[in-house]
Amino acid sequence: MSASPIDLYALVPCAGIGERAGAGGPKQYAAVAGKPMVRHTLDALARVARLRQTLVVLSPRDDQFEKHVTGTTAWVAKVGGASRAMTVANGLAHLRERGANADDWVLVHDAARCLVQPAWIDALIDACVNDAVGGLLALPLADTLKAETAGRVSATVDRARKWAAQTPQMFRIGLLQEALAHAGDAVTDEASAIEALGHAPLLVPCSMENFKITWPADFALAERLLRTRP
Ligand SMILES: Nc1ccn([C@@H]2O[C@H](COP(=O)(O)OP(=O)(O)OP(=O)(O)O)[C@@H](O)[C@H]2O)c(=O)n1
Ligand SMILES: C[C@](O)(CO)[C@H](O)COP(=O)(O)O
Repeated sequence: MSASPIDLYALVPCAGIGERAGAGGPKQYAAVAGKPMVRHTLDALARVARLRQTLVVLSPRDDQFEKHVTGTTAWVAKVGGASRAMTVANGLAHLRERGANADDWVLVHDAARCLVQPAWIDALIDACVNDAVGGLLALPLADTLKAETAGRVSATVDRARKWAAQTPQMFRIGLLQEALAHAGDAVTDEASAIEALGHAPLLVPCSMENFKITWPADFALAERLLRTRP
Protein backbone atom coordinates (compact mmCIF):
# COMPACT_ATOMS: atom_id res chain seq x y z
CA MET A 1 0.00 0.00 0.00
CA SER A 2 1.41 3.45 -0.88
CA ALA A 3 1.82 6.14 1.82
CA SER A 4 -0.80 8.89 1.76
CA PRO A 5 0.37 12.08 0.02
CA ILE A 6 1.49 15.05 2.08
CA ASP A 7 -1.05 17.88 1.98
CA LEU A 8 -0.57 21.59 2.56
CA TYR A 9 -3.11 23.56 4.59
CA ALA A 10 -3.37 27.26 5.42
CA LEU A 11 -4.52 28.39 8.84
CA VAL A 12 -5.58 32.00 9.29
CA PRO A 13 -5.74 33.27 12.88
CA CYS A 14 -8.58 35.80 12.74
CA ALA A 15 -9.69 36.05 16.36
CA GLY A 16 -7.85 39.21 17.46
CA ILE A 17 -9.53 42.38 18.69
CA GLY A 18 -7.25 44.85 16.90
CA GLU A 19 -6.67 47.04 19.94
CA ARG A 20 -3.62 48.86 18.54
CA ALA A 21 -5.31 49.62 15.21
CA GLY A 22 -8.14 51.60 16.84
CA ALA A 23 -10.59 50.72 14.07
CA GLY A 24 -13.59 50.62 16.42
CA GLY A 25 -13.88 46.85 16.13
CA PRO A 26 -11.82 43.85 15.03
CA LYS A 27 -9.50 45.29 12.35
CA GLN A 28 -9.79 42.20 10.12
CA TYR A 29 -13.26 43.39 9.08
CA ALA A 30 -12.28 47.01 8.35
CA ALA A 31 -12.55 47.87 4.65
CA VAL A 32 -9.27 48.35 2.80
CA ALA A 33 -9.35 49.17 -0.92
CA GLY A 34 -13.02 48.21 -1.13
CA LYS A 35 -12.92 44.87 0.70
CA PRO A 36 -12.70 43.71 4.32
CA MET A 37 -9.08 43.09 5.21
CA VAL A 38 -9.56 39.36 5.74
CA ARG A 39 -11.15 39.03 2.30
CA HIS A 40 -7.91 40.24 0.66
CA THR A 41 -6.04 37.67 2.74
CA LEU A 42 -8.35 34.81 1.79
CA ASP A 43 -8.39 35.81 -1.89
CA ALA A 44 -4.57 35.63 -2.00
CA LEU A 45 -4.53 32.21 -0.32
CA ALA A 46 -7.23 30.94 -2.71
CA ARG A 47 -4.84 31.65 -5.60
CA VAL A 48 -2.17 29.27 -4.27
CA ALA A 49 -2.93 26.05 -6.12
CA ARG A 50 -0.86 23.80 -3.84
CA LEU A 51 -2.97 24.59 -0.77
CA ARG A 52 -5.49 21.82 -0.21
CA GLN A 53 -7.69 23.90 2.10
CA THR A 54 -7.68 27.06 4.21
CA LEU A 55 -9.06 27.18 7.75
CA VAL A 56 -10.07 30.55 9.21
CA VAL A 57 -10.08 30.58 13.01
CA LEU A 58 -12.54 33.03 14.54
CA SER A 59 -13.37 34.04 18.08
CA PRO A 60 -16.23 31.98 19.58
CA ARG A 61 -18.04 35.34 19.91
CA ASP A 62 -17.49 36.44 16.30
CA ASP A 63 -20.69 37.68 14.64
CA GLN A 64 -19.07 39.58 11.76
CA PHE A 65 -17.28 37.09 9.55
CA GLU A 66 -20.40 35.84 7.76
CA LYS A 67 -21.58 39.42 7.17
CA HIS A 68 -18.28 40.50 5.67
CA VAL A 69 -17.10 37.37 3.86
CA THR A 70 -19.62 35.62 1.63
CA GLY A 71 -19.02 32.80 -0.81
CA THR A 72 -15.69 31.65 0.61
CA THR A 73 -14.60 28.05 0.13
CA ALA A 74 -12.45 28.25 3.28
CA TRP A 75 -13.34 26.21 6.32
CA VAL A 76 -14.35 28.31 9.33
CA ALA A 77 -14.04 27.34 13.00
CA LYS A 78 -15.02 29.48 15.98
CA VAL A 79 -12.30 28.08 18.25
CA GLY A 80 -10.08 31.15 18.69
CA GLY A 81 -8.32 31.66 22.01
CA ALA A 82 -7.21 34.51 24.24
CA SER A 83 -3.80 34.70 22.54
CA ARG A 84 -2.64 34.22 18.98
CA ALA A 85 -0.77 31.07 20.05
CA MET A 86 -3.96 29.60 21.53
CA THR A 87 -5.93 30.45 18.42
CA VAL A 88 -3.35 28.64 16.28
CA ALA A 89 -3.17 25.62 18.63
CA ASN A 90 -6.97 25.28 18.64
CA GLY A 91 -7.05 25.67 14.86
CA LEU A 92 -4.47 22.91 14.43
CA ALA A 93 -6.57 20.57 16.59
CA HIS A 94 -9.56 21.40 14.40
CA LEU A 95 -7.59 20.61 11.24
CA ARG A 96 -6.63 17.23 12.70
CA GLU A 97 -10.30 16.54 13.54
CA ARG A 98 -11.14 17.27 9.91
CA GLY A 99 -8.62 14.73 8.65
CA ALA A 100 -5.27 16.54 8.39
CA ASN A 101 -2.29 14.36 9.31
CA ALA A 102 0.64 15.13 11.61
CA ASP A 103 3.02 15.02 8.62
CA ASP A 104 0.98 17.48 6.56
CA TRP A 105 2.26 21.05 6.28
CA VAL A 106 0.41 24.05 7.63
CA LEU A 107 1.05 27.64 6.55
CA VAL A 108 -0.08 29.93 9.38
CA HIS A 109 -0.87 33.39 8.04
CA ASP A 110 -2.18 36.45 9.93
CA ALA A 111 -5.57 37.71 8.74
CA ALA A 112 -4.00 41.11 9.33
CA ARG A 113 -1.28 40.64 6.66
CA CYS A 114 -3.72 41.35 3.88
CA LEU A 115 -1.12 42.45 1.32
CA VAL A 116 0.36 38.99 0.96
CA GLN A 117 0.81 37.87 -2.64
CA PRO A 118 0.44 34.31 -3.99
CA ALA A 119 3.96 34.43 -5.50
CA TRP A 120 5.47 35.04 -2.04
CA ILE A 121 3.52 32.12 -0.58
CA ASP A 122 4.69 29.91 -3.44
CA ALA A 123 8.28 30.98 -2.77
CA LEU A 124 7.90 29.91 0.87
CA ILE A 125 6.46 26.54 -0.18
CA ASP A 126 9.27 25.99 -2.71
CA ALA A 127 11.89 26.77 -0.06
CA CYS A 128 10.37 24.65 2.72
CA VAL A 129 8.64 21.70 1.15
CA ASN A 130 11.80 19.57 1.14
CA ASP A 131 13.22 21.05 4.35
CA ALA A 132 13.46 19.04 7.56
CA VAL A 133 12.08 21.86 9.73
CA GLY A 134 10.12 24.41 7.68
CA GLY A 135 10.40 28.17 7.77
CA LEU A 136 8.91 31.61 7.45
CA LEU A 137 8.79 34.69 5.28
CA ALA A 138 10.91 37.44 6.79
CA LEU A 139 12.74 40.67 6.02
CA PRO A 140 16.36 41.48 6.91
CA LEU A 141 16.48 44.60 9.11
CA ALA A 142 17.50 47.73 7.22
CA ASP A 143 17.30 50.32 10.00
CA THR A 144 19.65 50.84 12.93
CA LEU A 145 18.04 49.22 15.93
CA LYS A 146 17.58 51.04 19.28
CA ALA A 147 16.64 49.71 22.70
CA GLU A 148 14.51 52.12 24.76
CA THR A 149 14.08 53.05 28.39
CA ALA A 150 11.50 55.71 29.31
CA GLY A 151 11.40 57.14 25.80
CA ARG A 152 15.18 57.46 25.45
CA VAL A 153 17.74 55.28 23.75
CA SER A 154 19.36 52.94 26.23
CA ALA A 155 21.44 51.04 23.69
CA THR A 156 22.03 50.50 20.00
CA VAL A 157 21.45 46.87 19.24
CA ASP A 158 23.66 45.09 16.71
CA ARG A 159 21.43 44.61 13.68
CA ALA A 160 23.69 42.12 11.88
CA ARG A 161 21.85 38.94 10.95
CA LYS A 162 18.55 40.20 12.37
CA TRP A 163 15.30 39.71 10.50
CA ALA A 164 11.73 40.85 11.04
CA ALA A 165 9.43 37.80 11.08
CA GLN A 166 6.43 37.82 8.78
CA THR A 167 3.85 35.20 7.85
CA PRO A 168 3.05 32.69 6.40
CA GLN A 169 5.10 30.42 8.64
CA MET A 170 5.20 26.83 7.35
CA PHE A 171 5.73 23.79 9.56
CA ARG A 172 4.56 20.17 9.86
CA ILE A 173 1.25 20.13 11.74
CA GLY A 174 2.38 17.54 14.29
CA LEU A 175 5.66 19.31 15.06
CA LEU A 176 3.88 22.65 15.44
CA GLN A 177 1.29 21.13 17.79
CA GLU A 178 4.08 19.71 19.93
CA ALA A 179 5.97 23.01 19.83
CA LEU A 180 2.97 25.12 20.87
CA ALA A 181 2.06 22.70 23.67
CA HIS A 182 5.65 22.99 24.92
CA ALA A 183 6.02 26.78 24.48
CA GLY A 184 2.68 27.86 25.94
CA ASP A 185 0.95 31.15 25.45
CA ALA A 186 3.75 33.66 25.39
CA VAL A 187 5.21 33.05 21.92
CA THR A 188 4.23 35.65 19.33
CA ASP A 189 4.87 33.47 16.29
CA GLU A 190 5.05 29.79 15.32
CA ALA A 191 8.78 29.89 14.60
CA SER A 192 9.54 30.86 18.23
CA ALA A 193 7.77 27.72 19.42
CA ILE A 194 9.67 25.56 16.92
CA GLU A 195 12.95 27.22 18.00
CA ALA A 196 12.18 26.40 21.64
CA LEU A 197 12.27 22.71 20.65
CA GLY A 198 15.81 23.24 19.37
CA HIS A 199 15.07 23.56 15.65
CA ALA A 200 16.27 26.31 13.31
CA PRO A 201 13.50 27.46 10.92
CA LEU A 202 14.51 28.61 7.44
CA LEU A 203 14.36 32.37 6.75
CA VAL A 204 12.84 33.06 3.34
CA PRO A 205 13.30 36.68 2.20
CA CYS A 206 10.09 38.55 1.37
CA SER A 207 8.94 42.11 0.69
CA MET A 208 8.35 44.97 3.11
CA GLU A 209 4.88 45.15 1.50
CA ASN A 210 3.98 42.01 3.43
CA PHE A 211 3.51 44.10 6.57
CA LYS A 212 0.91 43.47 9.25
CA ILE A 213 -1.76 46.12 9.72
CA THR A 214 -1.17 46.99 13.35
CA TRP A 215 -1.38 50.79 13.84
CA PRO A 216 -4.04 53.29 12.62
CA ALA A 217 -1.71 54.73 9.95
CA ASP A 218 -1.18 51.28 8.42
CA PHE A 219 -4.66 51.30 6.84
CA ALA A 220 -3.88 54.24 4.53
CA LEU A 221 -0.59 52.70 3.42
CA ALA A 222 -2.26 49.34 2.71
CA GLU A 223 -5.05 51.10 0.79
CA ARG A 224 -2.52 52.99 -1.37
CA LEU A 225 -0.50 49.88 -2.12
CA LEU A 226 -3.53 47.71 -2.94
CA ARG A 227 -5.12 50.36 -5.17
CA THR A 228 -1.95 50.85 -7.21
CA ARG A 229 -1.17 47.17 -7.75
CA PRO A 230 -1.18 46.12 -11.40
N1 LIG B 1 -6.23 35.93 20.39
C1 LIG B 1 -5.84 36.20 19.14
C2 LIG B 1 -5.00 37.32 18.84
C3 LIG B 1 -4.65 37.58 17.53
N2 LIG B 1 -5.12 36.79 16.54
C4 LIG B 1 -4.80 37.07 15.14
O1 LIG B 1 -3.39 37.10 14.96
C5 LIG B 1 -3.05 38.00 13.91
C6 LIG B 1 -1.94 38.95 14.32
O2 LIG B 1 -2.27 39.54 15.56
P1 LIG B 1 -2.36 41.10 15.87
O3 LIG B 1 -1.92 41.95 14.79
O4 LIG B 1 -1.73 41.28 17.21
O5 LIG B 1 -3.94 41.29 15.95
P2 LIG B 1 -4.81 41.73 17.13
O6 LIG B 1 -4.59 40.84 18.31
O7 LIG B 1 -6.19 41.82 16.56
O8 LIG B 1 -4.28 43.22 17.43
P3 LIG B 1 -3.90 43.90 18.83
O9 LIG B 1 -2.76 43.09 19.39
O10 LIG B 1 -3.52 45.28 18.46
O11 LIG B 1 -5.14 43.81 19.68
C7 LIG B 1 -4.34 38.74 13.54
O12 LIG B 1 -4.79 38.24 12.30
C8 LIG B 1 -5.28 38.43 14.66
O13 LIG B 1 -6.67 38.37 14.28
C9 LIG B 1 -5.93 35.69 16.84
O14 LIG B 1 -6.35 34.98 15.93
N3 LIG B 1 -6.26 35.41 18.14
C1 LIG C 1 3.27 36.42 13.72
C2 LIG C 1 3.76 37.83 13.55
O1 LIG C 1 2.96 38.52 12.62
C3 LIG C 1 5.17 37.77 13.00
O2 LIG C 1 5.71 39.05 12.92
C4 LIG C 1 3.76 38.59 14.86
O3 LIG C 1 4.66 38.00 15.75
C5 LIG C 1 2.39 38.73 15.48
O4 LIG C 1 2.54 39.51 16.65
P1 LIG C 1 1.32 40.23 17.32
O5 LIG C 1 1.86 40.93 18.52
O6 LIG C 1 0.36 39.13 17.66
O7 LIG C 1 0.80 41.20 16.33
